[in-house]
Amino acid sequence: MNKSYIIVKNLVKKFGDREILKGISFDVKKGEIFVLMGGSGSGKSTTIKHIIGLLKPTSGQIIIDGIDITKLSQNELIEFRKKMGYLFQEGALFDSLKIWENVGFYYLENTKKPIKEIYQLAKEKLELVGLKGVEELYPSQLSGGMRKRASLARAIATNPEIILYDEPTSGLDPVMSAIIDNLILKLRKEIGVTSIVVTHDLESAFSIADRIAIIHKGKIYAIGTPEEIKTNKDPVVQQFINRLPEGPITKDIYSNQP
Ligand SMILES: Nc1ncnc2c1ncn2[C@@H]1O[C@H](COP(=O)(O)OP(=O)(O)OP(=O)(O)O)[C@@H](O)[C@H]1O
Repeated sequence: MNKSYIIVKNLVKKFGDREILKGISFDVKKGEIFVLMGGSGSGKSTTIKHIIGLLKPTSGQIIIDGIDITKLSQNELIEFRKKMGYLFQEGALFDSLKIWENVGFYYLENTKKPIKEIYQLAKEKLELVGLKGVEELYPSQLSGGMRKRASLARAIATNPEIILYDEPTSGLDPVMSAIIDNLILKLRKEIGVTSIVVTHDLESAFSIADRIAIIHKGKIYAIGTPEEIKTNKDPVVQQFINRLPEGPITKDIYSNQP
């Protein structure tokens, strides 16, 4: 697990004249579970949207498996994105499609694979995330935790080498959160997936991360193993991991309100 597989170099992003990312740099090794934390609005989702190529940086580079994806054309990017699965914050399943159609969506839309094969593939991915017998149901018929797992099945449908998770345990009870954490670990163990996880869930972060990075004031403020982060004496890090309502993070958030 030594090779840098994803390299984010000096990533700067402005929305209008608000500079949200001010030179974010980090790298993720192949097979690593890298957790990105930070206060509300600190730019975590914005960072991972750059990694999947949904946003173009104001400046900086995103190098994945040796390729700077910020330089790819739209078509090249679509092709490249097959390597990546993205678990959206709200799951983002299509309400009007059955669960198996949601999971097999990529193949239904972009390939001529026979329906029977797509159904079988969807069934296998659903089983991998612990869902059985839900193929014919609609998203509204599942619980929140089941929907998250179905979204995860969709994210892994194309056998991605990288999965980006945006708050995978938000809104879930502690048991379901632990199930999702186990799935993230299982996908790494069984298919060697490289993972970047954005989360506010400290328990989850400390149980799954190889390394944790904290974004603050538009930069990577601290980075290290869970143990290194826990023992970091810096006031920003301490406020974060001890969930203190007052401290430098809160001050920064309020001073950044438009
Ligand atoms: N498309 C956009 N246009 C303008 N501003 C945006 C856009 N996307 C994000 N922002 C702003 O960028 C900042 C960072 O947003 P982002 O969603 O990345 O934060 P986050 O760290 O993921 O927050 P949270 O933990 O609350 O989800 C916010 O102030 C947000 O309003």
